[in-house]
Amino acid sequence: MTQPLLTLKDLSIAYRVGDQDTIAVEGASFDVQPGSIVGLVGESGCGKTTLARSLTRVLAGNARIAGGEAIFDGRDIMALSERAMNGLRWREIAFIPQSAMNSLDPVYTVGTQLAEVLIRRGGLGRTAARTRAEELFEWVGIETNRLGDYPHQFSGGMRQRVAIALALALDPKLIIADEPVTALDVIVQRQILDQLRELKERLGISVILVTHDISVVAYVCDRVVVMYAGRVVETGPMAATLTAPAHPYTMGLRNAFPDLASAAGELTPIEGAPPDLASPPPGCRFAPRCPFAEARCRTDVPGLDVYDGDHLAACHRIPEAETLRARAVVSETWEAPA
Ligand SMILES: Nc1ncnc2c1ncn2[C@@H]1O[C@H](COP(=O)(O)OP(=O)(O)OP(=O)(O)O)[C@@H](O)[C@H]1O
Repeated sequence: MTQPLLTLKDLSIAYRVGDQDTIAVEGASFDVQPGSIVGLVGESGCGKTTLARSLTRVLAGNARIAGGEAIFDGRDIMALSERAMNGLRWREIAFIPQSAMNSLDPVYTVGTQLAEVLIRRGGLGRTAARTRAEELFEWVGIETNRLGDYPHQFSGGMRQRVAIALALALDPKLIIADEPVTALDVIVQRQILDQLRELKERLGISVILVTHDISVVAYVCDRVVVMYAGRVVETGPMAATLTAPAHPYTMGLRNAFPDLASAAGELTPIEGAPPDLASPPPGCRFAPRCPFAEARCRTDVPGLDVYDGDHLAACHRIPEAETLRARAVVSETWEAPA
């Protein structure tokens, strides 16, 4: 097996609110292999954005790394000085935000903004920057004569392509994309995801794709990390994890989303909402919404255990996963949690 590009070990991130700490990410561990797309999935508030942002160390003022490591190419991102981290941003790890408008300045042409990154951060001369900007536009499928246009002259999908070109500018090894297609319609979503996959294959970059939508993961990811209430509850190869999930939360997520590539079937929501992280329930945090919860689930925290090879899940009932899966596809199962 090749050396992972990124290894998270027991990473925890806390927010200070008043005199209390809220642990938004607790003990997260997973690997990102070179040239792979890893989907980080879960409902709103599960800690995906906090985890993703911690990898560029752009966190809110009241956030702190409460423990653990993130080893990227031999260095612990969490222990780097601000200066060393600055050297890493764009050049080695780049970020694509949910709305391209957050990374594009409305008052400059997109060509000027690309040149700015290439010249100021990449050290290129003006002519080399122009050539590189044209190459980047070709990579993301935009006519090079549009380098002179302003962000508002592009459609939402095209703007997101510009944001991808910007992220690729300095040839990073890892791109972190936070809900990059959420605001777009399904056809444009597919085009952008196809683009990401093609760039991964052509350039060998790795992508951490943050999404609440499991159909986006199914469409484009090689591996999946499922988060619930700040914890990783399941992780594994995409196809195995989504066709044979071992955690009831993943089973529920799968029921709740239409397939990006085909017509929607019957959708079953997971009743209730994730817990307030300021006072999470004891034991398994999913237990209050889980149709399969038993007494031990409400008291003992399940560890992330092997289900099958490198497919892991944090559920006390892993040995019964196959039976639970059969029950989970029946929508009545989700109507009356245990
Ligand atoms: N600056 C902050 N101060 C305090 N708590 C915060 C702060 N930012 C986020 N949180 C809390 O941390 C938890 C995780 O939030 P986060 O945004 O990482 O989740 P998420 O899964 O990415 O959700 P979303 O998809 O809505 O962004 C939530 O409970 C949120 O309320």
